[in-house]
Order: sequence, then structure tokens, then C-alpha cells
Amino acid sequence: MKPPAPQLVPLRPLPTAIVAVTAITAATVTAVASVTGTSTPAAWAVLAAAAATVAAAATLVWPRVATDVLGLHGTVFPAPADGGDLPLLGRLLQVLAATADHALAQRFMAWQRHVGFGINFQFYVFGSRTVVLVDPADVRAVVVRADPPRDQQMLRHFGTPISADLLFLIPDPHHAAARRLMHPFLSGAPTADGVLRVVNAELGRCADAGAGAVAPVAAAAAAAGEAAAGPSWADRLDALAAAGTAVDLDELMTEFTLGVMHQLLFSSSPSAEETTATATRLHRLITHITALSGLPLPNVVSPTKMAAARATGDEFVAYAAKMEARRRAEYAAGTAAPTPPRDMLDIFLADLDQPGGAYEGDRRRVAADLLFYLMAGYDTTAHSIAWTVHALCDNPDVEARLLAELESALPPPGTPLTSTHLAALPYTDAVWKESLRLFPPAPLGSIRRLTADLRLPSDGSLIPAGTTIQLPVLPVHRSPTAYPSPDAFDPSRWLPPTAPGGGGHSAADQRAARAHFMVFSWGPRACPGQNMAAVEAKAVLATLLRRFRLERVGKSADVVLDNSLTLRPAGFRVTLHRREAA
Ligand code: HEM
Repeated sequence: MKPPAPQLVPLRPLPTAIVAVTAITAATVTAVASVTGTSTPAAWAVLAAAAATVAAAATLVWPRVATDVLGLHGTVFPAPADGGDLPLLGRLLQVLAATADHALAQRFMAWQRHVGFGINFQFYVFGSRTVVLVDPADVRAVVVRADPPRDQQMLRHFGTPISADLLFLIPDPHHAAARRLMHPFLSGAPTADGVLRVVNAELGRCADAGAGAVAPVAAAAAAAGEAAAGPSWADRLDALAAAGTAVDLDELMTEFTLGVMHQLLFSSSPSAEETTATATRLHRLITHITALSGLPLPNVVSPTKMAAARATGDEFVAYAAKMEARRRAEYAAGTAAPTPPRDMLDIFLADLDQPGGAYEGDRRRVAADLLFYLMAGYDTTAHSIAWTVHALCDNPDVEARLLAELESALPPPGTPLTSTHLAALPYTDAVWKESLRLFPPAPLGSIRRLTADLRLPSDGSLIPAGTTIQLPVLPVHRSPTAYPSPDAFDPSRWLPPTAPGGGGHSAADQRAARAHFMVFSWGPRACPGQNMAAVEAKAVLATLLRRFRLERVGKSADVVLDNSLTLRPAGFRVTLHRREAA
């Protein structure tokens, strides 16, 4: 049984906190001065330092003191009944430590298990309240029904590198116009076919990868007069298998998906040096954005990080300008046509040329969104592939059924995969979804700011307009109210009871499973790349698993949820074994 959710009563923090902190500090100073008979300047300096320490400590623990000790206000963090929590220090120190070692998700899940799943809570940072909703019904009330905008203030550092008006932050109507511009390309055949061409050519050893096939990486680089990109992916993987080398599958897939995103944006494969440079840039950006987001006054506290983020953004603006110049030269020479668009660059350039376009001639916004699509679309998909393989290593029966489906539904290896083939793989789809449920690659979910008061369905708490709401994905996906036996890897949740591999879940359970699946979020700001991610992940998994048996090195428990913005399987290494060779 779920423990009752505490009411989320707003703490009016600043006025009361200032009065309390001042009173505590003044009382301490007076008490110490009267006991010690302080009179010299040095003694007063010591006293002032001590007073400052007391004030800082009081500020840190104030919400906790005010709520749990003095009982003045509502709950900040639910305390477990056995008192196993740190009662006074609040969680700031734990959160800071967990952020530093990328273990936030791991520790958060341990804490959720401890206090009981589905209990909403709130915290205060410098007097401003954030409510974290984890009750599945409440999460749906916010995301699906209220659908408030993202919290511009909290997320503003995504805009620091290039433009504050990037897709992720820009309000309507600009947001809707930018999404409409890209929707037909991203959610339809152009993206699916483009992704499949890369997978077929690079991983599938398909001599004919499909209409308008991409040249294999090395050939494309040579045609563009760039440094050769080295052997194809299929050759690399075969060499790894032959050598019996243990590899970090997530790292390998992250490199691959970066190449696929590059194809989708620019119709070209980056050279090996470009891939490394872009991956380093993206890594730097993500680190800086995450660090800046945690600071109260980033401009003052960390001007170096602000400058570094902007410098990396400028490098990307220059790269986008280079790609634009190259494409315009191709248009002029007649070696490429702007329509039908081959890639996202064609779409952006057509929009820039059009008066009143969605981007209104703003090149920085275009560069910012090119970068954001790249950043949002590469490692998330890679993590989903790696986590799926990790889950299959733990569930050989699921792997056997999946392989049986691949062998019966797909043409012989070496034949290009198409969208029609992928649509005939319901079990593979269910396996991928189940891995996304247990290991959501974007675990932090959405951060929204309420534009109107919201009454929570779970316990009737009223959350006032203006409150920041965080909607982390993991606790909903692991909640027993949303998913029976939530820790089990059970693809049958996603299949009709009569389908092969289906059964065991009522229609109501299956409706609930779909309703609480938050991995791509919902509504107008939901992930626009979900179609691409599904095609890419399933095509890669099908191709990879038919060719290789992937064996985990070490134990399942050694693989940990490692997160900064995304959630990767740290410590997951595999050896590859050619199936026909076996
Ligand atoms: C398994 C892979 C993926 C997962 C789990 C994922 C997850 C998400 C989530 C949860 C959001 C919403 C975040 C929020 O509300 O704050 C989002 C937004 C976004 N995603 Fe994805 N994503 C994936 C793949 C992709 C791909 C392949 C692309 C690129 C084509 C992409 C591009 C974007 C963009 C541009 C946004 C911002 C949309 C907007 O603000 O309108 N994602 N993604």
C-alpha cells in the first residue's frame, strides 16, 4: 500500500527565514559576547565569523527546521518512518555530492525506495520553492492536462552558448512555428529512410543500402575532400569480435549515433577527427550547462564557465556557417537542389531565405537549434541501445524470443532494412520500450513553471501559480501504481495479450502502462525525435544482434545508472561473438 502523500503546503520562506536567521544569529552573538566578555577588535572579528557561520548553517537547515522541527509549514522532504534519513541537514549536501559523482539517479532511486514510491516532495533553494511530482496521477495532471511551459529561468543556460531563443526555450508562437517547420521531415519517411540508409550501409554490410544511399563514411569524406574516416562500422565491429576485445558498448553507440545525427543535419558523415572534435565540444557544453544551471548567480560565480560555454557555442556557429556556405555553393553549381529537402540544413536554409519564415532570418537561432538537435538526438538514442543490450544479457529468454522474431520477420542479412520490415517487429518494439521504461535516457524529464494554480488529484494539495515543477521520469516508471512488478523487465506489458510474447497483463494495466510512459514527455513540447530514435534503435539492435552475440563482461550489478543530463550504463562492457562463427 502506498503511504499517504504529505500535503504540499507552501513555505513562505524569505520573510520568515530572514527573521529567523537574524534572530538566531543575534542571539548567538549576544550569548557568546556576554559569556566571554568580548571587548577587543580581534575577539569581535572571531565573533563575527562565528555569527556568519551560524547564519549560513541556519539558512541551510531553515526549511527543514521550519517544517519538521518547528512544524510551522508543510513538508519539504518526506522522512522515512524508521528515521533513516538525515533529519536536519536537509538534502543539499547529498544532492551536491550526487551531482558531482553523476549518481543522482542512483541515490534518488534508493531514497524513493526508502520513503515509498509516489510521494511528492518539495525543496527550497535560496527561498524559491520547487515541487517534485512523482505520483503518476499528478504527473499526468501537469504534463497532459495543464501543460505549463518549461521553466525559462531554471533552464536558461541551454541558451547561453548561442541563443536564448532556441527551440527548447522559446515561447509560442515561435516554438509552434519552428516545430511545424521540421515536423514533416522528422516524423515521416525522410528521416526514417535517411537513418535506415546509414544503418544499412554502415552496420548492415548492404551493398545497396536503399534509394539515394549514403556513401559509406570513407567514400563520403573523400568526395568532400576531407580526411578519410577510416574503416566502416561493420569492419570495426568484426575486428573487435575477432580480437575478443571488451568494449564499452554505450561509448561505441554514442559515436555511431553522432554520425547518424550528422547525416540527418548535413547529409555528410563526419571524419574521425570531426567526430572526436564534435563529441568533445558537446561533452564540454553539457558539463558547462549543467554546472551553470546549479549556480544561483552564474554570471558572478562562474564567469569562466559562462565564457567557455559561449566560446564552444561560437565554434559551433562557425561550423554551421561553413556547412551553409558549402551547401549554397552546391545549390549554385547545381550539384544539389534545395527541394525536396535532403536534410535539416536544406529546411533551415529555405526558411532563412523566406520572408516571415519560422526563424525570421535569425542565423543564430538556426545554429542554436542545429546544435540542440544534435545534442538532444545522439547519446539519448545510444543509451537506449546499450541499456536494451544490458537488459537482454539479464534476460536470455527475452533475447531468444527477440532473435526468433528477427529471423522470422526480416530478410536475410545483407538485405537493406526498410520501415516496413521494422513495422513487422512488435516484440522488438516491446523490448525497446521496456528498456526505455526501466532506463529512461533523459531521466530528469521536464521542468515546468505553473501558469495557474493546480490542484493535485492524489491528495488535493493546491500548488500556486508560479511554482517550479520538476517531473523526473524514473520514479513514475518504477512506480508500482503505474506498473505492476515495476522492477521486472517484462516486454509483455506493451503487447496485446494474444500476441506472441504477450499475456499476463489486463487491458487496464496496459492502458496505465501507456498513459504513464513519460520517456519522450507529452504535449506540444514532447520530443520531436522520437520517431527517429525508434527507427534508429530498432534497426541498430536488429542488425547488431543478428550478427553478434553480445556477452557482458562482469556482473549485472556492476552496471550503474550514471547521469548528468542523460542516463548511461556506466561499467557496461561487452565482448562481441560472431553468430555464424559460433
Ligand atoms: C531515446 C531517445 C530520446 C529520448 C529518451 C528523448 C527524450 C526527450 C524528452 C523527455 C524531451 C522533453 C524534455 C522536456 O520536456 O524538457 C525531449 C525533447 C527534445 N528532443 Fe528528444 N529524446 C530522444 C531522442 C531525440 C532525437 C533522436 C532527437 C533529434 C532528432 C531529439 C530532439 C529533441 C528536441 C529538439 C527536443 C526539444 C523539443 C522542444 O522543445 O520542442 N530527441 N526529448
